[in-house]
Amino acid sequence: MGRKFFVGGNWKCNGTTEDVKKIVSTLNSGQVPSADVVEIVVSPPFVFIPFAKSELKPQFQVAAQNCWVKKGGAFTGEISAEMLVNLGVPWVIIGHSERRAILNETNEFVGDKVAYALSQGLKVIACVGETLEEREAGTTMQVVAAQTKAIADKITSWDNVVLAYEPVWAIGTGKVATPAQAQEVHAELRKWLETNIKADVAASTRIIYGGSVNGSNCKELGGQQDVDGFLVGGASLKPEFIDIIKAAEVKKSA
Ligand SMILES: O=C(CO)COP(=O)(O)O
Repeated sequence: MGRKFFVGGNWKCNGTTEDVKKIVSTLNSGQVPSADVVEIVVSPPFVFIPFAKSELKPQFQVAAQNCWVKKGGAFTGEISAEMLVNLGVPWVIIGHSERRAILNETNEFVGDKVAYALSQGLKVIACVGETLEEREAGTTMQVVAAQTKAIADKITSWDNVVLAYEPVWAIGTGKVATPAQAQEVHAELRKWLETNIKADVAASTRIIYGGSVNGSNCKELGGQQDVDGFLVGGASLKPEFIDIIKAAEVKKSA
């Protein structure tokens, strides 16, 4: 199938210079599977990106956690896609539920951001996911399909997109989706891509899971057929992130 396992670490708005030094040294000394088995991307806060990028071993790529929706200019407080490219940052996370919920980013705005970032040459980790109320109302698939459609409507190629399914109720709560719950939505998302985009896009696009992934639950989640990796929050700040990266081995031996 050719979907290389992908493990992202989203550090969110955490850390001091000292903390970042520690995380970097933990990652650099960790024994991780080779680059043909797993793609690893860590996402520090903007201010720590240059340090992380210069100190991390090359197998650890970096991502920004956000970028501006169009060309930079008079947009106080924003960071443009062009700046990330200029710094040699290859990836950006777009549409995280915290930005959707707290900063009111709409599906359309997220779609515009993904399109602009791609147009500048960035690779994008695009996040989708339902709230607990939406899941309980039985609308999970409608919600994630609408979020995915808003992105699909604005882009012409999925080559540089990783889709992250992050159920909001599982983020930072310790309530991880069961492997079956994750697999169900991932399979539906893949079917959505097949029906609405193209069979080869569905077959090649990585769909990763995020929400309370840790060193204990990662293997079973990663073993699911349509789970192509993870986007890890809290545990990406800890040494157990190395164990999560190692979960890539489950696919190698599958
Ligand atoms: O939001 C997440 C990654 O983007 C997941 O966060 P946690 O792993 O802390 O639940």
